Order: sequence, then C-alpha cells, then structure tokens
Amino acid sequence: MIAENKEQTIFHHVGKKIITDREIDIIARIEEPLIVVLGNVLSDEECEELIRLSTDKMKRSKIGTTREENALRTSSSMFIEESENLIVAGIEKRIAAVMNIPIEHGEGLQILQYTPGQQYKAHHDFFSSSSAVANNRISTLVMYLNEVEQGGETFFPHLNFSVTPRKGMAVYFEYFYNDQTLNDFTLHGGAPVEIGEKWVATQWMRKQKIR
Ligand SMILES: O=C(O)CCC(=O)C(=O)O
Ligand SMILES: [Fe+2]
Repeated sequence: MIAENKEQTIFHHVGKKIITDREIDIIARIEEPLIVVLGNVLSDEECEELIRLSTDKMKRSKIGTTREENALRTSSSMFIEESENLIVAGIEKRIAAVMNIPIEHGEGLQILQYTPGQQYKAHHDFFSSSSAVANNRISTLVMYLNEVEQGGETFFPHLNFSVTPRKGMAVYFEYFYNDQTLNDFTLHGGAPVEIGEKWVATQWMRKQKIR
C-alpha cells in the first residue's frame, strides 16, 4: 500500500530487478523512509578485490588503519579512491545507477572492517542541520563484502528493522525528505560482531558534486 501523500524519492526503481551491468535484485523495501534491501550487487570477486585493496592500502600507509578513539565506531576504516582500477570504476558506475545519482556526488568508497566486539553505534549519515552543511549527504548504500559468522546486523532502531549481512548484498536508504522526521527515522548502526569478521563498503552521496 502506498500512501497518497508520499514524498518523492531519489531511488526510482520499481519491481524486482535493477538492470545494470549486473541484474540486481530488489529483495525488500520499507517505503517511508525508503529502505531497500538489494541482492547480487557485487560479485564474490569484487567483494574480495575491495577487501584486498583496502588491506593493501592499510599496509602501505604504515600508520595502519584509522582506529577511532571515538566509541561511536570501533571498526577500522579506509577510503578507496582508486577509480583508475577497472574493478572499482565498474563498481562505482553500477552504484551510481542503483542510487540514481552521478558518481561525482559520491565520497570515495569507504571500507569498514569490524572484528569481534566492534560495532558502529546508532547514528545518522547526514550532518546535523544545526551546523548548516551546504552540501549534505542525501543517501547511503552499505554493501556487505563477506559472510559474518554471527552478529554485525545493520539495525534501524526507530523502525525495529535490521538487515543481516550477506556477501554481495546491500542495504540502501535515503534521507533527503522535506519532512525531517522521515530523515530522523533513518537512524541506524552496525551491531557488534559476535563471531568472525565483518567487511562493508559504504557509498555516501551528497546533494551536489564533490569531484
Ligand atoms: O556496518 C554497518 O552495518 C553500517 C555502516 C554504516 O552505518 C556506515 O558506513 O555509515
Ligand atoms: Fe551509517
């Protein structure tokens, strides 16, 4: 059922598939705020390549990973800015088609690695309006790069909704509504990993071009 006064969304795909260079499955959706669970977004090889690139990069920059002192996020993170790499360029092109936003609006792909006990506490991806952000984030795609043995769900506490990470799948959501309460409902986090590791690649899109 679709409410009559539903707000316009950025994500415009309907039905069960999104045809890009891959056939991406639309598995489940919540309409307002729009949250979409997607399957077959990345191939196993692409997932493995993103993990490899980020592991390499962590090693090259001797400092290693930026382990946040901040208790909000205890995972390690790394930006991939290697769109000269054909695999990354292909992934970026596909992401732009799924998110319906040119990739120039995107911050580079961010890779996060969580080990047991690590988590990302509930947060919003947009910057609070009190700081008068000129070019705020408008949408997010979180792609799961591996199978987590236990834990690590992406949870939306206001919606009593959570997504179990599965390699190659993703969760999309957007928060560019006129109605700020809809944006606030996109509060989300990464639950603590209990067993195994969790790797994700996040694409955040901005309202305007940034590259
Ligand atoms: O790891 C997750 O499930 C969520 C990641 C996230 O919220 C983000 O990268 O902004
Ligand atoms: Fe987030």
